[in-house]
Amino acid sequence: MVNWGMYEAYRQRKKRLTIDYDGLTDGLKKGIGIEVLTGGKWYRIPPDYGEKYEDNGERIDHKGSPPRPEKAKEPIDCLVVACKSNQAFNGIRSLKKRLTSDSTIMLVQNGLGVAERLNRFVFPDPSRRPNYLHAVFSHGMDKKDMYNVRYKTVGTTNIAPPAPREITLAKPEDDTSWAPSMKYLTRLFTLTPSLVAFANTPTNVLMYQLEKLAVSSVIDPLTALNDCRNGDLLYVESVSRLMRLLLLEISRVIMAFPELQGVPGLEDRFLPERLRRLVVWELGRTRRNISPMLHDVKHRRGTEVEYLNGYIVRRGEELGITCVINYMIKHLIHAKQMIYNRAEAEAVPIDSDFEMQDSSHLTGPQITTSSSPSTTKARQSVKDSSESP
Ligand SMILES: CC(C)(CO)[C@@H](O)C(=O)[O-]
Repeated sequence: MVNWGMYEAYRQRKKRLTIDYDGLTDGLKKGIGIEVLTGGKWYRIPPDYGEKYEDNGERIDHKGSPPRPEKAKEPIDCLVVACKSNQAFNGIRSLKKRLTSDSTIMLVQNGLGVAERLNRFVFPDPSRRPNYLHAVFSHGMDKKDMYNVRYKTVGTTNIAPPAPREITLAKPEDDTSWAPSMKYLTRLFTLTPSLVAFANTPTNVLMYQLEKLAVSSVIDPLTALNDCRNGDLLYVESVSRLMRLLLLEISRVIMAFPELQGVPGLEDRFLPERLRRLVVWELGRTRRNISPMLHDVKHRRGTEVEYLNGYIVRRGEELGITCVINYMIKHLIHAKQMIYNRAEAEAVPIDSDFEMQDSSHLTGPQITTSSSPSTTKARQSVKDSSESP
């Protein structure tokens, strides 16, 4: 848990995580080991920490001093990271010392580029880098509160290591290249019936991820910029035009990925028109939803935009493809956040220590903002999602 507020909410919910299936609650009680992040360090929380009474109402006798949280230092074998991409990067960075080349991190995000960014800024030495698995989760869930979710639509979980960037000749499956922790985690998921999990090929998982990324790169920023529910984007001519332009760029970049060259059916699967149909279908299916990006902008939090449209812009640059529409959309989101946050902080824009940098040839002048202490939150929420570590 990344703060004490989350722990307190968990304690108040009697330390239970629950999933509701068709009105029936499946309760996972007791026994979950908890660590809380505080001051950049993780602390292990004793099961009866802060408790005076047992569940049956009897007073707990701690015999001497009550249990205290201790620093959690032991290495982590398997880490499943299911939060948004921008939070995933910061969370994993805070665990850097406990992750070794024997560890496996499973990344379950809609956005892409977390592993690349971790390799660049957190694990620059390839020999000491943890292993990665990517998972695409298509089960539909609704968060009722922080520790209670409602299962809405059936789906699957597809798992694979990342696809290598360079073009590789097809070779038989080489099982020995998987670290024991990768095998353990994959087995654990595939043996958990409710996850409906499969071990798939890296290329197939990448293509599922890219379809999701294309859909989210349209729906999320357009709902956040227009402050509307997903379904409100349907049947609006200007939205359709923007959608087509965004998808033309996204499709062009994906089709040029070196790791996908020669994959049968690539052109049909990522045709702009097919992506547009996917978006429209998703808009209909989720018409009542408030997208995660709109939610984040409203709550003044960092967004995933750098791992959606920003990812397309960066991959496009590497391939010599300029994505002006995606570039504009990601900066409109950053601008909206800065304007909201600055207005709230009533700060005067003079100069600052926060610079948002883009590596691209599209980069304009560096963005400089006021450095009043009250703008810390404003800076943080954009910095969360910007390119520099
Ligand atoms: C449709 C969606 C998955 C696209 O990111 C998202 O906006 C949502 O969950 O509403």
